Amino acid sequence: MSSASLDLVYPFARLPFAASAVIVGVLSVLYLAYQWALPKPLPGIPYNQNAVKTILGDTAEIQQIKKEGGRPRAWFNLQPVKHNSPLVQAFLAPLSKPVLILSDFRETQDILLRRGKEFDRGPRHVDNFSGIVPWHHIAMATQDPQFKANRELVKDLMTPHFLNTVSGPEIYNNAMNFIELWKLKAEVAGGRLFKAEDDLHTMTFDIIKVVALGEGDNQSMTALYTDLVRSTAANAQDASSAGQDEPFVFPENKPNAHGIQQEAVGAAASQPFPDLFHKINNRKPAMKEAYAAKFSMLDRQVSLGVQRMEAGAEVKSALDYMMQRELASAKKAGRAPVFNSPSMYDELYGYIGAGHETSSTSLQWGLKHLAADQRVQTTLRESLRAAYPGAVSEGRQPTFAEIIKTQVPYLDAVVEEILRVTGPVRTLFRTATVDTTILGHHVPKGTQIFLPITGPSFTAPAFAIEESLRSPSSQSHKNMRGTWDESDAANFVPERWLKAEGESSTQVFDSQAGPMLAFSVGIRGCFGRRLAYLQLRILMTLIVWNFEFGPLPEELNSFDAIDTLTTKPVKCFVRLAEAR
Ligand code: HEM
Repeated sequence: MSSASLDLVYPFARLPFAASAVIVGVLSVLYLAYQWALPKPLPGIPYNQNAVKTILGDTAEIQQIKKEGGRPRAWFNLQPVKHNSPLVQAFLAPLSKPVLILSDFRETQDILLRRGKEFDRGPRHVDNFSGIVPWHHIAMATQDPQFKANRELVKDLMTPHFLNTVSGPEIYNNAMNFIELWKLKAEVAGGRLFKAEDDLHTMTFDIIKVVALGEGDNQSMTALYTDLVRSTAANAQDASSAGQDEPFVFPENKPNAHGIQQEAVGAAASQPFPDLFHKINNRKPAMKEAYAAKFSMLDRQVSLGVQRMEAGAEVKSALDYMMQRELASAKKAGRAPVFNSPSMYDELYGYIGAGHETSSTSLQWGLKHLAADQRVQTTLRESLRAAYPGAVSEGRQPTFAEIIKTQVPYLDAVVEEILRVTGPVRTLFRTATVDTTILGHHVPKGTQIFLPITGPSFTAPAFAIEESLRSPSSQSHKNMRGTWDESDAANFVPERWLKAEGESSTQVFDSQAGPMLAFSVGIRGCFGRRLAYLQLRILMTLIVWNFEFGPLPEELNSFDAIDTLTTKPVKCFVRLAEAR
């Protein structure tokens, strides 16, 4: 062998023995460290083979999706389909344990509802929220004693009394402001379509803010914006100057200062280290401004609340009720009440944040479904007309009192179907708090579990699962909900939620007709579920009562989604005509 080829084959051959030994030693340690740092799959659970060849695991692929403008959250929900398995694993951060993705209605419901001792909110989920609202109960594990204390503070806000006397009337009043805005827009746009997202977003913000904080110095942003549209209407472009499929452009409404914090929670969700993300993001000037806006709004509103309380005014906002709760707790504990505590602030702020975007997004999806499915829209309007004969004969709107006491099964079915097919939240998160088992696989304590609530067993046929692999509690609660023909589970069919009442031909709404977890279930299920339903019922009633939603051109009718805090439509346009 020539001296040159000897160098090539044995690069250390010419080095002194000790130096070679050190280099070989260092390389071996590096190699072992690299091997140690590679993702370690849990036995028997499918995963992407390429992910275990790099310490980045699946993050490289997820970052690439982000770079290309795709949806990392959709990636998680697609993995079970890709591996044709209800349980898969993924590797989301260097040196971290695998996370599991479970795509099965029955096991998911079982974990949420009956396995609370084994699964809780985990650090990743807590970190998503605690960077923004660390003192809101959404950012706390169930075992955290502060969780109980915070829930005590907000205890009254979903009672029938609060919903019917505070939330409901405000939803109704704000809906009427909104109807006025859209009647004006329908007239100015003359049958052309226009962008709906910002109007829905503003109206739902008006609602949740006034319910949370009371009238104080709150102004309806929708009413202010209506004045702007009216004042510019005379100079607006002539609607007939362009084709009917050309969107009509109205003046922009001012975005509220708080949206950026909701977006930050959404952005953290797909970061390898949400906690670190928030630490860096919170230093940005725009975030600092948003925090300043939050504190100045809450300082002012809490001091107005204290003034109201001292003046013996009627208790009529979430803030007022929470102050009464704090007063009672302080009295019981023999201490002075604290109305500007971090819990009071973050519970109020989180109530506004959680209640705002979820409602706005659900409405946007709802109006898209109605435009795309004219049959459903017409059936819904006919059902409403039949339910409120007095309003029809007197040519008026159904009143709030009528809406809350009248059952309209088709309306409930439409709302349920919107949330089933296009809910604003598509994945839930839990962490194993003990060593346990899912579908026969060992799951070590600390493992995070992602629980998609669309896809197989929800909006696509379920994976076949041997009954003996299910948890004992799942096996003993086999038929808790009905089933339907899985081959059309992806389609928007409100009728699947209706059933005949006894022997009669009367149709009633059956909330247990089939698999659906849009609000989740169990102790950590959606706190605002009742408010959300009330809101959707009132708003859908009044909107569909007043407007027909014309069909949209193909390119604006797509159901493509983007992820912010919620999963919302990329495009939401409407073509309005006054309903006859
Ligand atoms: C259509 C509207 C809504 C949908 C689909 C929805 C859905 C959800 C979902 C899926 C969760 C996660 C539950 C879990 O992890 O198990 C959640 C949690 C939560 N939601 Fe909603 N939500 C809606 C509206 C609201 C409203 C109006 C409020 C309050 C004003 C609200 C407040 C909350 C809170 C505070 C939590 C955290 C509960 C906890 O950590 O214990 N939501 N919601």
